[in-house]
Amino acid sequence: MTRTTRVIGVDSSTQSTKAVLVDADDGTVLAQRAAPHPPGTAVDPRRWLDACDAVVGDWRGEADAVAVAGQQHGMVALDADGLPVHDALLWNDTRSAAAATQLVAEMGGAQACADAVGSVLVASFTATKLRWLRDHRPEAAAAVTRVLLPHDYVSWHLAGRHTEPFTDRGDASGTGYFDARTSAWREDLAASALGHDVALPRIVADGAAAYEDAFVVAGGTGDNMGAALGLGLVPGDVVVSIGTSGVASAIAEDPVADGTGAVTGFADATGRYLPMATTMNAAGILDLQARLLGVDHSELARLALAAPPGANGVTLSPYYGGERTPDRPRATGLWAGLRPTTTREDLARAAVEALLCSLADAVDLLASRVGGCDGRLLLVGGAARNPAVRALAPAIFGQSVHVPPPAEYVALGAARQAAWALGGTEAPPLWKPAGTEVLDADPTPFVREAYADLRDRTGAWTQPERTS
Ligand SMILES: Nc1ncnc2c1ncn2[C@@H]1O[C@H](COP(=O)(O)OP(=O)(O)O)[C@@H](O)[C@H]1O
Ligand SMILES: O=C(CO)[C@@H](O)[C@H](O)COP(=O)(O)O
Repeated sequence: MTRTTRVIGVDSSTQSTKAVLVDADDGTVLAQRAAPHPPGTAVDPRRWLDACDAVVGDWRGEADAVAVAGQQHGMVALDADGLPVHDALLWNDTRSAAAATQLVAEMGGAQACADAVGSVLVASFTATKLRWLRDHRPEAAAAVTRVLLPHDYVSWHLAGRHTEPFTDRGDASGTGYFDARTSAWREDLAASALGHDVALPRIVADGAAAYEDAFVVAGGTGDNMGAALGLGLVPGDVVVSIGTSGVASAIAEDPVADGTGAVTGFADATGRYLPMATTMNAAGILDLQARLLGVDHSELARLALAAPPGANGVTLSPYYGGERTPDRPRATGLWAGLRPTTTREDLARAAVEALLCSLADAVDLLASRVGGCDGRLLLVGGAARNPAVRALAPAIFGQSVHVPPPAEYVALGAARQAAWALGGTEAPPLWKPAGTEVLDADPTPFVREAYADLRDRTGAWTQPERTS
């Protein structure tokens, strides 16, 4: 008996690699696996290959194609032998904040930068990490012959390195040296960031195979572009993802070049655009809160739901690891409103409210720059599993929230791209999008007002002086 056609989708994200084995005909997930990544914001990228091998393993013999969606922006700098010259610096590593300011100035200012590469550079962008390497690790910088993104590096490994490294328009649009409107590298900008010419991966057309023997390797994409494919996102929808990063994103037909830097004008994996507002502190806010209170996530939720809206006046500015929305790369977390009567319940509540308020800010920024964000608001990502997050989300966003069943949507989107490359069709296969549970609650605008008050009062204090 012949087996059904199967594809593998890999999500190589910040904290772990997750993979799904999927029926290519209808998108049914047949099996799912995960392997952790090392912690930290600078990581030996070879550990991602180990994690990928651990999850893909024997599935390779059972499937016909694979695609990888990876955490965006990370710098994988390789020497002439294809070995890393330095740990990969991840999207949430803020050491290159001064380099970002420098590069934006060299490009003629914020609007000129957004016009050239779709976004105003902040420390997350690959170009700024190359500049940091040039200035702080000159010997390593001199040895770099090629720079890849995390998904490119893992995909190249899955192709056995039998082909030139490759990437796609979606992930390339987060480097700071790619013009998504023309789908062309700006090699000049990469060279100017690093201090010398550097090889960049070839761009694989959306839905095309990047390498093919008995097994097809698709071009892959960034994790947020993968989520859009996995969710079957349509124009009008806004997705809020609560993983290591917090992301509000939407499909757009036209490019966005926001000179304020609030919204990044990325490309998607289907020839369109995926403008996005991103926070650096998301699920980690709750991870830290659970650790500080000595509880697990379900007890954290129980505590949070036992306190009233507004947490009896306790507010948190949750920019623990520096922040990008708002742009405060050296910020730390700040608590306000603590009283002798403050309880563990209040602290848990304030953490969940701060997480959701930071994401509501991101949604507002996105909607103010991208027209037509009037469809569903979808909630996904690891921390969307938390009962308190789900209960409070509609109250803080002030609208209905659509929650698809917990699933690895980034990996599923990668699998959909793999099936697309395998089928050779013009558009991705039409897999039935997941149904959603619709959550409603009475709005609590005063919670956002208290959050905004703390955010705005502390901006000048936490904002570092910038050197240009
Ligand atoms: N029930 C839960 N409540 C709160 N946080 C959760 C829960 N389940 C998972 N998480 C958090 O979600 C995060 C992982 O989410 P994920 O979307 O896989 O992240 P990433 O893709 O960035 O690696 C971790 O920080 C984890 O602790
Ligand atoms: O930097 C961004 C988007 O610009 C992040 O969204 C990264 O792509 C990491 O994603 P997760 O690991 O949090 O999914």
